[in-house]
Amino acid sequence: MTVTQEVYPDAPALAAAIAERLTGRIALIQAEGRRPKVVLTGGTIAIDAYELIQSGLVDWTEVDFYWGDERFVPEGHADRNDQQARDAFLDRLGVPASSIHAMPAHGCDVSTAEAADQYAAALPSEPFDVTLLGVGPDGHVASLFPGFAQLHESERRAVEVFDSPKPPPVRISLTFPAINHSDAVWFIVAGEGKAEAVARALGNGTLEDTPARGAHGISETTWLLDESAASHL
Ligand SMILES: O=C1O[C@H](COP(=O)(O)O)[C@@H](O)[C@H](O)[C@H]1O
Repeated sequence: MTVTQEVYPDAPALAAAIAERLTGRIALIQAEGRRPKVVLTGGTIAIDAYELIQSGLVDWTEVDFYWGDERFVPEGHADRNDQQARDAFLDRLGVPASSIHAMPAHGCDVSTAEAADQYAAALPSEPFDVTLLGVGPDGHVASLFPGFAQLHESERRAVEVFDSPKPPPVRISLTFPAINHSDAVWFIVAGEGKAEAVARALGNGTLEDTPARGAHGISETTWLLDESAASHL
């Protein structure tokens, strides 16, 4: 497994690079005759990148989209990662509902834990092609936060999260067994506020203080950074 870093001058340049890289990877997979499976993240740089994605080389209607985590609020709520992705590119590119594998929402008729289990049961058995992961200033990825027990989950592929230090407090997250069942994991990180977390993730942090250390792809782990996020490396 290789771990690589790419550093771009600023957040707009990084967002453009993410959009181009994701489009290119999906085009390659489709050219091989396969249907790509992509795990989306929430977060600022992700939404900036999604807004730059254009149709063109890729048939976006033939891509399956999943999420690494979700805020457990009602369907259509502005805080939901799936709603933000729909608004940024999925609706614009005509991705059909059957390709959008959103996590359950608050208001579904099961508990948060059962909702997490339902999502896990619907995940594909083959590896994801690309998993995008934003990184919080505290080093969290998906909704796996420093010091939380979910960091050590080894059986369940999706879990409920309560008392998230970042609002909203109730979430569902993929676990490392699910995230790491990805051919490629791409961390996408912008801003000085993330620089310490990036340095710990790539340096001498621990899983407990920097959850990003627990994620890696089967054949590729890539850190896509802007200069500010890379400034403490
Ligand atoms: O709450 C979340 O935060 C992280 C990072 O977000 P950012 O705005 O600091 O970039 C994101 O990766 C995660 O998916 C999301 O639920």
